[in-house]
Amino acid sequence: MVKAVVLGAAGGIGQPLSLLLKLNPDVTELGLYDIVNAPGVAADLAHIATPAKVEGYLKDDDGLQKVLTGADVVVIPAGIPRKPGMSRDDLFKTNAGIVRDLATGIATTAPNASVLVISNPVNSTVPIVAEVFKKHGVFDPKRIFGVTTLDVVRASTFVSEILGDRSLATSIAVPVVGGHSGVTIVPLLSQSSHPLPPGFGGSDLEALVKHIQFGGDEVVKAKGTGSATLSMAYAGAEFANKVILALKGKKGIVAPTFVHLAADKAGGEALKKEIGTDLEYFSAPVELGPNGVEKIGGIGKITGAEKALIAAALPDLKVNIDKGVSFIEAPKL
Ligand SMILES: NC(=O)C1=CN([C@@H]2O[C@H](COP(=O)(O)OP(=O)(O)OC[C@H]3O[C@@H](n4cnc5c(N)ncnc54)[C@H](O)[C@@H]3O)[C@@H](O)[C@H]2O)C=CC1
Ligand SMILES: O=C([O-])CC(=O)C(=O)O
Repeated sequence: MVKAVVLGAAGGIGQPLSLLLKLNPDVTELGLYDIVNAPGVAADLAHIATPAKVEGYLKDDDGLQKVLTGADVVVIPAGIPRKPGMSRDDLFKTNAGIVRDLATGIATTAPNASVLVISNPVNSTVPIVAEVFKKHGVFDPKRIFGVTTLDVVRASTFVSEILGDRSLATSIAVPVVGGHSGVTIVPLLSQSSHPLPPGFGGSDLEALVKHIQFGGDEVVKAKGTGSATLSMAYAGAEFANKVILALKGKKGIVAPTFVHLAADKAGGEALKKEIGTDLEYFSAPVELGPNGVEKIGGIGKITGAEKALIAAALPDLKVNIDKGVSFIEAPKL
């Protein structure tokens, strides 16, 4: 029995993500919540012939509490998206409060759920969730995840294009580490499961790195009114489905995700040493288990250029993380 909940379920990401979760036969209950339209989306999805029972709630009548009761996995795509000219950090002033309030609901009603944060800026909203949980005395770093899967999906897609075979896209794995905005997105292309063609380097490699780092901006520019929704729903469902499989006991599932490095003390400390930082959060390949984060993997062998990309990511990451932490100002534990 798995209850999955989507907070922000009526939005551009929320609706297709809820559809994809409804298609997962392991999901037995699907709870949808939004400040608008969630009951309608739920009524629509409820007619699909898959096991999940679907319910939708609004803010009135304790909707948040109702939807979160019994939740195993909570995915949060609530909040405003970027428009052209905005950075992800520009979303902070609106989305920080939204994520804080939703995290408060989770901390009080479903403190043992795994929380998957999609709302931007992820580098700040994940620390916000963690600080809210600390404030309520229910913080477990193993269960709070920043969803960075879209960066991994983009890397696989773009590498398949360079290899001239899109059919490889689903099997290509490229670790993407760091965070989820601009230069904090660090693809480790030298570790691609399918190596780039011999001689691929220089400005071609730099352009590929930028394509992955700023893929989100490309979509924002092309849409003009919002950001990636369909590819994000795909990526969000892919990550949520992995978390659910691991909850159900499947072993050996590894996915890059933005986590608090105390989620695996030994792995987290080793990673900090490897990248030369005292940051508390980083996106790294994480092994998932029934309790959430099982093991935080290291970076491994990378090129000098990739080392430079990680070094360039650290200052921005620190600013983003500190901003999220100080928004809540939890008492020091
Ligand atoms: N992590 C990632 O890789 C990505 C993250 N995003 C982020 O996801 C977020 C959502 O994007 P879209 O779905 O395109 O936006 P959207 O505006 O289409 O949908 C957001 C939904 O959140 C709802 N909402 C607002 N306040 C709420 C609250 N307090 N409680 C519950 N629901 C609330 C809105 O009513 C709306 O239905 C944005 O912050 C965006 O930047 C987008 C793409 C990729
Ligand atoms: O670019 C944005 O604002 C949305 C996002 O995070 C992405 O598409 O990676």
